[in-house]
Amino acid sequence: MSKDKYFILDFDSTFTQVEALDLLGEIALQHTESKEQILEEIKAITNSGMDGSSSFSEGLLKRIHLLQAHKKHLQELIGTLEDKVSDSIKRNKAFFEEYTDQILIVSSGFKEFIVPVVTPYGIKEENVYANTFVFDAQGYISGFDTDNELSQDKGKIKLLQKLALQGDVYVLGDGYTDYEIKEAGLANKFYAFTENIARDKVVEVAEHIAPNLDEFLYQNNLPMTISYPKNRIKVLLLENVHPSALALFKQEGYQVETMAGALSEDELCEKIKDIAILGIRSKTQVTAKVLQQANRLISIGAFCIGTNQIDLEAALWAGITVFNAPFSNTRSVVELALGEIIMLSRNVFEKSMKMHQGNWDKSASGSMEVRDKKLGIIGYGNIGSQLSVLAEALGMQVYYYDVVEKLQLGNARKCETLEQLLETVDVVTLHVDGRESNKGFFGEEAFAHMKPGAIFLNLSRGHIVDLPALTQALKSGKVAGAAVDVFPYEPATNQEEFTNELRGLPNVILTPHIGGSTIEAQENIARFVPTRIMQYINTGNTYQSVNFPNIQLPALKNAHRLIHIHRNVPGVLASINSALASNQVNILGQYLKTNEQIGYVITDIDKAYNKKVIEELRCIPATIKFRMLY
Ligand SMILES: NC(=O)c1ccc[n+]([C@@H]2O[C@H](COP(=O)([O-])OP(=O)(O)OC[C@H]3O[C@@H](n4cnc5c(N)ncnc54)[C@H](O)[C@@H]3O)[C@@H](O)[C@H]2O)c1
Ligand SMILES: O=C(O)CC[C@@H](O)C(=O)O
Repeated sequence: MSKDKYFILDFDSTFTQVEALDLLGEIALQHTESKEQILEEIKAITNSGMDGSSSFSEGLLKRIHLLQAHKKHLQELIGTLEDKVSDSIKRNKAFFEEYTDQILIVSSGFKEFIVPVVTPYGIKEENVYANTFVFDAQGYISGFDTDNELSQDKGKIKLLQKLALQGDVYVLGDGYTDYEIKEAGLANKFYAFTENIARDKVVEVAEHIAPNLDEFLYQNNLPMTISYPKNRIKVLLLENVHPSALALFKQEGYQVETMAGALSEDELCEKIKDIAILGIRSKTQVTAKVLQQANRLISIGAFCIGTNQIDLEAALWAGITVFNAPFSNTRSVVELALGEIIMLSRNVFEKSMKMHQGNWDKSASGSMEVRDKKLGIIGYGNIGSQLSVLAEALGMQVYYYDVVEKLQLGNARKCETLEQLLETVDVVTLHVDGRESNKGFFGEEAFAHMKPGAIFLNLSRGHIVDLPALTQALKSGKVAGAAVDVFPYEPATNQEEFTNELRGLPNVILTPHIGGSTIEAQENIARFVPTRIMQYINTGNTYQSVNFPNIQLPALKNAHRLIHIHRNVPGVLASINSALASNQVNILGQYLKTNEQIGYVITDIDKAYNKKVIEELRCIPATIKFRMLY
């Protein structure tokens, strides 16, 4: 063979995520009583062979005998292996097709299952070097071809010596026997492939680590499906975001760091410098000052509904998309509000406190049913309108007030003014959003308009209510009871003390901003937000972004996708297209959407293009960010 480059890939735990013989054991032994024990034995032999601590050929024979596998089991094995091809191998078919003559599978596994799994990727059957099974008269696997050097100790070295490849040889594998090829001087580079398993003994000796195939292709300037390996993209998740988010980002290969609490502005300014994706909840303030330091930031995920903690405008000008979970915890807030309305109507918390102190205060005084009472919802958005439906189901009469026209649900009655609502209802509940202009929205004047003895709830944002005015209204008896979940200042971590003037007041339910803190909501959010962000990173789609013009375009095959974010001034689209035209780049599809501040263009171009155009697109005046996605 004579070619300038050869790529030698291991099969088990490299091309596929699993060890095929372990899997064959699972299939063949499924009806055997001692299955678990035998599988453990097989795994232990596999691992000790892989990290170089025992004789490979002896181990192979032992495993074959333990397996008790039959020819008929191979079809199921192949089907499962096809599903378990490593993610980064699956997405880089183009590399295999382009280098079809130079890619060799060198494995101590068996051709019977390797060939059908690798050939759909363009790998030639004659380039698969592996063992072959021997079957007995009943079709059971009884051994293997012992003449094949790959069944022997140092088999890969023996094979490579025989092949005598002329050119640069790259080896990718998870096992010590893969490393030995380089150690024997038969390869230029060995990459420990750690996407599926990182074996300490192998990682220690490897000069290069490939957390996935993307990284290998990137480092060696080879064709890859995505433009940049995900393992180089850093994600920072703050404020105890649910672990499912971490798992989702990791599954796509991102480098993820998590922290339990929020960070202060100064801490975040330092930490944000090399972060590409930031995940927060309601506490972390992402200010313009933070964003100035965020040189690599692509996207911010608010793992909640509210986004008032983020300077959305500054993020927009910096070309940073913001995503939230607009309705993942809606139901949780509504359920808490409903429960609190009932508890407050019955003085449950006050009576419970008394009981804890040994006082039996059995009386109906001041306790009422919620049926037929008038509930006033301020802010008839997602939460307000859902509360409206459930409160009506309990027999409450619902009134609402919103600054914009809203669909009236069920029998809810719209109030033309805030005052009209306040003067009508027995329970006032706030569900407005946290926009800056809502700061101090509910103060002395609003409390004055409420009916004497009414109940008040705030589960929206802390800065919306003037706390001294609420305290005064409670102390004077104007407000009979209150439930407050959100505060102008909230502790950054669970270790910090909560100091607030509402502490100690009777019939006041205080909760630590847990309206949306249910397992269901947090799991929903942890799926919703990473999915939106990863979709943006992978395809450029901005569907449901809080600050960006929303674009959703299907991905084209055989195309590169460019995204261009620019200040919304005349002529940018023309400049983009003139740069493409002057470099003879064929446009396959294009979409521009603007808002008042920025323009966002997705352009799909032909696979073959003049690389010079990329620099020209980056330099177009008014450009905020330019990226080639794939
Ligand atoms: N306590 C929690 O854990 C928790 C959980 C989720 C959401 N929230 C908060 O709840 C609030 C509502 O969430 P949502 O999903 O229903 O938001 P939403 O955007 O769907 O609804 C907000 C509604 O308030 C209206 N509004 C805004 N300002 C107003 C004003 N001054 N007067 C009257 N109406 C006004 C808007 O027009 C909109 O209809 C937000 O502040 C959110 O941050 C809190
Ligand atoms: O979980 C949080 O920190 C915030 C919950 C809530 O206020 C929201 O905006 O969704």
